[in-house]
Amino acid sequence: MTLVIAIDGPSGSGKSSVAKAVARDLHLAYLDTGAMYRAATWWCLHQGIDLTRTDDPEVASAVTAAVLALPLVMGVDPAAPAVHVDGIDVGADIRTDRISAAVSAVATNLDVRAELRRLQRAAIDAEREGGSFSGGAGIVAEGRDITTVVAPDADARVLLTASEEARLARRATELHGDAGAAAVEATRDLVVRRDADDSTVSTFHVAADGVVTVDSSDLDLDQTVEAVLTVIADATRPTVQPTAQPGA
Ligand SMILES: Nc1ncnc2c1ncn2[C@@H]1O[C@H](COP(=O)(O)OP(=O)(O)OP(=O)(O)O)[C@@H](O)[C@H]1O
Ligand SMILES: Nc1ccn([C@H]2C[C@H](O)[C@@H](COP(=O)(O)O)O2)c(=O)n1
Repeated sequence: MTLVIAIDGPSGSGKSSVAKAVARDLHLAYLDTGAMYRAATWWCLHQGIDLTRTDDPEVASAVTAAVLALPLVMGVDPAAPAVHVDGIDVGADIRTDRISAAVSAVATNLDVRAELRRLQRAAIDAEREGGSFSGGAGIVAEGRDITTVVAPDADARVLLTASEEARLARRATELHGDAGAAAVEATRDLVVRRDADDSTVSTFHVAADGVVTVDSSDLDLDQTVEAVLTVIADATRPTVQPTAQPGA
């Protein structure tokens, strides 16, 4: 049986860490769709496009044209999810503040979204069809619109949330080594402003019908992974059909 697992959530909710752990546990492939938007942003900047001016239709068209020609190779091994653009390993560079600050300008372009959605569905289908990393076991895909738009037919769909306070503290700890007031303030734009911009094109704060919410505010990483694995087990448990009784 092939499993497709969809996980969405806001910045810092733990999607990437949890999705990777779940994929490793279930021997599935892993698709980081946020990394695809980040790679597209890296490519636009590499092409010299000024992403502070995407309100200008000419700049927006240049972004679309660049992404339609994006030479992207996404690794789907959860133990080593590499990202290459035009043969260059951009895995580290796409995590820098330079990309985090600019990515929403690319992710809110609807033509870009259509193209990346096409690539994401192709990656999911490749795992369903058995020709790729998981040998047909399946894939965990995470992002902002996987449960609703990219794979609404997934076998299990999870919205991973956490309070803004928890998400800011996690990101501050990751980037600055502590969650004191100064570190949290330095992180606010990369979490809160980005989520506000991204929410104009995707709904990832409220679960759609059939999507199960896991609130990780008071859970550690291992507990969150366990909670998501339980949702998957519940969603994929075979339903027992009552057998007809003789003479009934
Ligand atoms: N339940 C948790 N408890 C504590 N820390 C967590 C938890 N989940 C994730 N983290 C930590 O929070 C940080 C952010 O997690 P992660 O990068 O997985 O979030 P994300 O939702 O993918 O964010 P983004 O969308 O911005 O990429 C990481 O340092 C991770 O180790
Ligand atoms: N399915 C997705 C995935 C990501 N995005 C956007 C939103 C973020 O600003 C950006 C980077 O994502 P992250 O690596 O922080 O998860 O990509 C989106 O719009 N849709």
